[in-house]
Amino acid sequence: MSTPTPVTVTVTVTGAGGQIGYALLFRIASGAMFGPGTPVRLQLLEIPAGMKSAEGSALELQDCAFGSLASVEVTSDPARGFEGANVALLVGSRPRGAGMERADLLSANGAIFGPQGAAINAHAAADVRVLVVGNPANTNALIAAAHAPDVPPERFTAMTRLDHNRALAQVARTLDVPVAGIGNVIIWGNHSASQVPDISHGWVRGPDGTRRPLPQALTEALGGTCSLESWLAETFIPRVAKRGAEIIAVRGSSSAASAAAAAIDHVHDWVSGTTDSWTSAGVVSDGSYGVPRGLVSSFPVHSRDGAWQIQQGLEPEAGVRARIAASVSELEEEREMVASMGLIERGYGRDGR
Ligand SMILES: NC(=O)C1=CN([C@@H]2O[C@H](COP(=O)(O)OP(=O)(O)OC[C@H]3O[C@@H](n4cnc5c(N)ncnc54)[C@H](O)[C@@H]3O)[C@@H](O)[C@H]2O)C=CC1
Ligand SMILES: O=C([O-])CC(=O)C(=O)O
Repeated sequence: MSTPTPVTVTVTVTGAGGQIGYALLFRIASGAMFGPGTPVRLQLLEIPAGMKSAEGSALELQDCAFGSLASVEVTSDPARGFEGANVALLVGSRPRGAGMERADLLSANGAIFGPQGAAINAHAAADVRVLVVGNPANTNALIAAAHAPDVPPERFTAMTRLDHNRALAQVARTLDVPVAGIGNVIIWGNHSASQVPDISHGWVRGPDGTRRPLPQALTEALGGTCSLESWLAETFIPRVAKRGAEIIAVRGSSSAASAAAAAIDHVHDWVSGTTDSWTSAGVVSDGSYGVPRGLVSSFPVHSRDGAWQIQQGLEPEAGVRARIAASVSELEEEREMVASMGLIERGYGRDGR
């Protein structure tokens, strides 16, 4: 009996010539996203100013001689760039500089995502899955979905996995345990300073494999030095929510390798499924947890059979609920803003589509 030939996955990366692109392409090509046995066809979409940089990456990709890289094409034509895409990573857009909030990028970046949504609608594969990385990611995903009427809206997602990973890392450091032993933390809301990192349903796995609730483990680890409530409000939440700004201040430019790693994690889990812990992703709200339908908001999600499902049945504490409401109001304001800029139809998303 012969072994079946693995199906090649076509991945489009926009902004491939930028910082995140440079950290992302080599990991996708090496098999980190779909496994080393799955051949990948890379389609790099850039604007003319970024073409040389993307072409240089394409040359380097050849030189890596990755066994799972089937081909690389560089183009500035969205129709070619999205042709047959099974996965589209919308990275291309301007990053913020020091002192800016992500919403400040709406006028600079919002206009990119309508035409790209339309090109995905016209040219991508029927099973396309879209991850928007470019900021403000949630509202850009909403704009792209609004221009792709033939693609189910749940295939458009926004990246909050970096925030989720940051939350895992901060908790693991505080408890002095490996990150892999922490599960069920949550990022709710917008990928902005208003996001809501929430540990109240989380667990930490001990050396004997048993799980302890994170609030209990953290309270013990903090000892008498401070209460869990003040650690959450004064240290953990601001650290995670403002980590992007901290990286910009220290590094001089916005997160790149960690953003690429989060994009790999997001698509890997979307395609391959989640196991014992949920993760966080910006997905189109179905009204869960009081988030108005149609907004792209971060939720605790599982992936089953290639689709994200919002974890149901949690009862966020009053303080967490109030923070979620504030972050969701910000998303509503962003939706209003892009409607007034003519980037989506007013009312889009309020009743599904
Ligand atoms: N969601 C998240 O967690 C994160 C999001 N980001 C966002 O990712 C975006 C990209 O960041 P970097 O790679 O650092 O920026 P960068 O400036 O290094 O690269 C952006 C690239 O996009 C290209 N580009 C611009 N418009 C394009 C278009 N219409 N089509 C195709 N390509 C286009 C540019 O030529 C450039 O090569 C920014 O908006 C940044 O804020 C960054 C980190 C984390
Ligand atoms: O903060 C930024 O502008 C880049 C970003 O989204 C992040 O690092 O989370």
